[in-house]
Amino acid sequence: MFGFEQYSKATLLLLSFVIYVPLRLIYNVVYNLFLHPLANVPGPRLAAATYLYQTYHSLVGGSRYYVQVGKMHEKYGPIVRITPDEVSLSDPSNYDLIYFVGSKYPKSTFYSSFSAGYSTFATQPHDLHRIRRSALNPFFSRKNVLALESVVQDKAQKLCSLAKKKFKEGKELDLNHAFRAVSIDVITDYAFADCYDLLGREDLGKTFFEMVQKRGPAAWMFVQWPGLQALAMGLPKWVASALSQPIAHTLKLVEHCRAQCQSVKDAMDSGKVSDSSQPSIFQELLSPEGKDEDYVVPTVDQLKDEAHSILAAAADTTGNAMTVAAYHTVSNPEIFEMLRRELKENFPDSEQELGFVELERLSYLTAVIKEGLRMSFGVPGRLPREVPKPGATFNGTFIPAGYTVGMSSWVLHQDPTYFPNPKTFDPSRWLDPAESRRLDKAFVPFSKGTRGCVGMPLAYCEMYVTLGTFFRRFPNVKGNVLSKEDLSYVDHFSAYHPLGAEVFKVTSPTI
Ligand code: HEM
Repeated sequence: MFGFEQYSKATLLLLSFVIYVPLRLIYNVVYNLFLHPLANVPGPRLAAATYLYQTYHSLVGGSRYYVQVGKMHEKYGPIVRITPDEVSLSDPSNYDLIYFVGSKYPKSTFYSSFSAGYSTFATQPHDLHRIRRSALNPFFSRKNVLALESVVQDKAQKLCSLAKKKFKEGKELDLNHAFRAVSIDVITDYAFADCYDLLGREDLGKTFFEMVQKRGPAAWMFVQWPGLQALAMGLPKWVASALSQPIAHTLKLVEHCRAQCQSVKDAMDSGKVSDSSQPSIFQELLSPEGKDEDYVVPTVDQLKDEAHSILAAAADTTGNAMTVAAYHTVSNPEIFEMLRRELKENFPDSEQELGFVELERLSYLTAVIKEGLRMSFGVPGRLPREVPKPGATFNGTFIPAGYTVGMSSWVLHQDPTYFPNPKTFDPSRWLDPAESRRLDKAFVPFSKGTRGCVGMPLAYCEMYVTLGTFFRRFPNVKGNVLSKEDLSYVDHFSAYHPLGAEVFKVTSPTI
């Protein structure tokens, strides 16, 4: 009757598909722009129309959508639509409405894209997160970090011995890799009782850090095409390597984590774990004792996700904060002199062990560390959260329940009402206690609240002990000059200096 009889079923199916897909895409764009509940929120039309805008900026030119989001706030104000279903907020007073202890804003589905579904980090429902997080919390409490300070002291000493050897030979030390190695050596000691000893390797763990970093773009692909993740994770390694390096590196890291968890379990099963030693985090996670009554002991396959997220969380964040603090200190004679004097006055013997608690009392070192954290950003992009019922109003704009809001340290840490000349490393901005408390409102390197960084007390211990000890031992180091690009970041959730960028290296004419 319609004259379609001459076509086979397959041709008709193909024809309908070819007509349906473009029509559906056009409908989506029109809906997103004019009919969507967020249609009244300002922002670039392309970002509102399609997720491809975010994906383009996350995959092309080095994953820097967070920079783009910063520019949007400058142009459109404190609330901007950055994807069809998500807005970014820049007013620091909104931070405490979303990220606080007991917050009802769950993490958005964005977090399903990190190939670490079981991890505390990626768990979305509050109740499940509470159970998993309460198993991790005791290890990172201040009390436990103080009890295990010797692990951090040991790595700081090792870094200084390495530096001494290099300087005596007239060689330079790659401080960026050395700081990152401290962080990984500490966490692997803590977590698996199997220190990777990256400080002992000639390349200071460069290949390990490249594996972690090169997987970064895979998450952005999975955000755009969620179905791809399950498919990619099942690929044989040779197929993944042929198709996509980021996916191949993700598989490599996942495999590495599975093997690491398996070896902890094997050691427990065979009774090779010494009773006298402090149990490692993963040993404890594999044991039901002392846990929440709802805690279910994970399988090795589940636990590998926790290992993945913890290794990735610790890999560059703490190391970059120390590098930024050290780079600007060494490059600025006045800052270096203030720090040198404070350390010498408080620790007259340059060879003595510098205790974490004593170091924390030093106001100038504290200010240097805070500037290092402010300008290294940790996680530069927004931390997306789903708005709970019945919706919420930010800066006069109502966001219905179910849509996503997020805020970013990149934006807050450069808010000139809190941090004038935000691109200048200026420890003096933290020296007045009242002013420092005011600045803390926009200072969010570890985020805040129930989903804030569990590793914060350990990260602070590493930064105080490593930077304090290094600068007390080597008060005359000289460093290379880095370009703006070398000091920039790509966003693979954590911030990474671009692969191939020049790294911070130091020498010491006198030791
Ligand atoms: C300077 C160093 C660090 C910075 C700036 C930092 C930053 C952050 C931030 C901003 C978050 C919140 C992420 C979100 O809401 O999506 C976070 C969460 C987390 N961090 Fe860190 N981090 C650092 C060091 C560490 C270390 C050393 C560990 C080691 C264990 C760690 C483990 C975690 C974990 C497991 C979470 C997820 C917490 C949860 O969802 O309950 N971080 N971190």
